Amino acid sequence: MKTARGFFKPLAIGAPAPWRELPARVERMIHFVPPHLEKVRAKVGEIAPTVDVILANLEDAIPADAKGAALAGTIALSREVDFAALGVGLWVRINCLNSPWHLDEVATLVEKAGDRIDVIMVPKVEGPWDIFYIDQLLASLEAKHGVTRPILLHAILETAEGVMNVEQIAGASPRMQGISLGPADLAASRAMKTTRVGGGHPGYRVIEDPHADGSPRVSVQQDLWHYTFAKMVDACAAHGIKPFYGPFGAIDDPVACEQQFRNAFLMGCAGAWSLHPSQIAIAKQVFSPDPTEVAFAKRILEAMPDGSGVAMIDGKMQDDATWKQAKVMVDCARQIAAKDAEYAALYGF
Ligand SMILES: CCC(=O)SCCNC(=O)CCNC(=O)[C@H](O)C(C)(C)COP(=O)(O)OP(=O)(O)OC[C@H]1O[C@@H](n2cnc3c(N)ncnc32)[C@H](O)[C@@H]1OP(=O)(O)O
Ligand SMILES: O=CC(=O)O
Ligand SMILES: [Mg+2]
Repeated sequence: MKTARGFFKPLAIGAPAPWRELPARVERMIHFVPPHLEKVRAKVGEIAPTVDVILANLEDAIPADAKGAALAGTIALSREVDFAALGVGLWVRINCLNSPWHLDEVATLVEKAGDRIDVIMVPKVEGPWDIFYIDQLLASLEAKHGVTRPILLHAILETAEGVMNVEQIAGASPRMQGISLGPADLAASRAMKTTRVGGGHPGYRVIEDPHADGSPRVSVQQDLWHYTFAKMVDACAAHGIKPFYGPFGAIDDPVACEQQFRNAFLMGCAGAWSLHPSQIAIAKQVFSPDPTEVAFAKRILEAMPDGSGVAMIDGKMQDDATWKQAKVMVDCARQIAAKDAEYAALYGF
């Protein structure tokens, strides 16, 4: 265990000092781009102003023989689009740490684009040791290449061992920006008998007892992910980092996608992945608080200016705890409004 002071010391001579607070960024959707496909890459300049984060994906979904092209495409992308000027984050998902690719990827990314990449997403993180390793590697490379702003780390929670260790993963380094649930790999790791990328399953349900008259029994679908999700959200919140829902693979089912994203939003998530352009607007709408809720939250703050005491608004009791909830909602809306003129108007900021 590191000492409190040691936690914030650079891990290499000449490396930038670790972040003490996460930079305040709106990250409602992490839009995945396959960077080896020139046709898709060419459209990123057009898509970027509509998203909060563009992620160049090097891992799963990129064929083994295209890993080099994806890395080269990522570097090209970092030069072709001025993400910082657009207020859009540039993230990269590297290959997992036991793959033959991750070392060259991290070395090349820091050397050629270290001052333009905001976050490296690390897949299949099993425990804090994976974060210690990549933290040290990044510090050494940042020092070597004169990178002045530490690259943040985002872990995907997608193995049973990772779920077991999620609390230590969340607190493993000041570089930790957040964690995403990876339901597809997690399903495989747990030997779940599914063939889906996230979402529910019609077979996972509760059913009421038989009726004496033999009439049909009510049966309701349950959430396969609730336990893992809640565990991840609490680990992230306790460590002051951000939880995210990951991929929703049924591109042809926007209704279920919206529901999955909404559950994540209500549970405390900052955003989710968009795999297809059609999922961008869904994530944007869901992860921007509802203007009616924001208006109600503003009324709570106004009714209790110092955040203490008790008040009644429209028949609902308000006290310090609802004031804090209202503050979360209004702060989130204010942050989004500062970036997004459409929402600034909706929220009246
Ligand atoms: C399972 C766990 C995980 O690891 S999930 C993360 C890994 N998977 C990914 O990153 C997948 C990213 N998405 C994609 O590759 C594509 O969206 C997939 C799912 C293959 C569908 O592509 P496609 O069949 O071309 O869709 P489409 O014909 O409806 O596309 C319409 C136009 O949009 C484009 N498009 C598609 N996806 C993206 C994207 N992610 N970013 C930017 N543009 C995208 C298509 O190229 C197509 O463009 P055009 O109209 O032909 O000019
Ligand atoms: O990488 C994401 C997943 O669901 O697996
Ligand atoms: Mg995965």
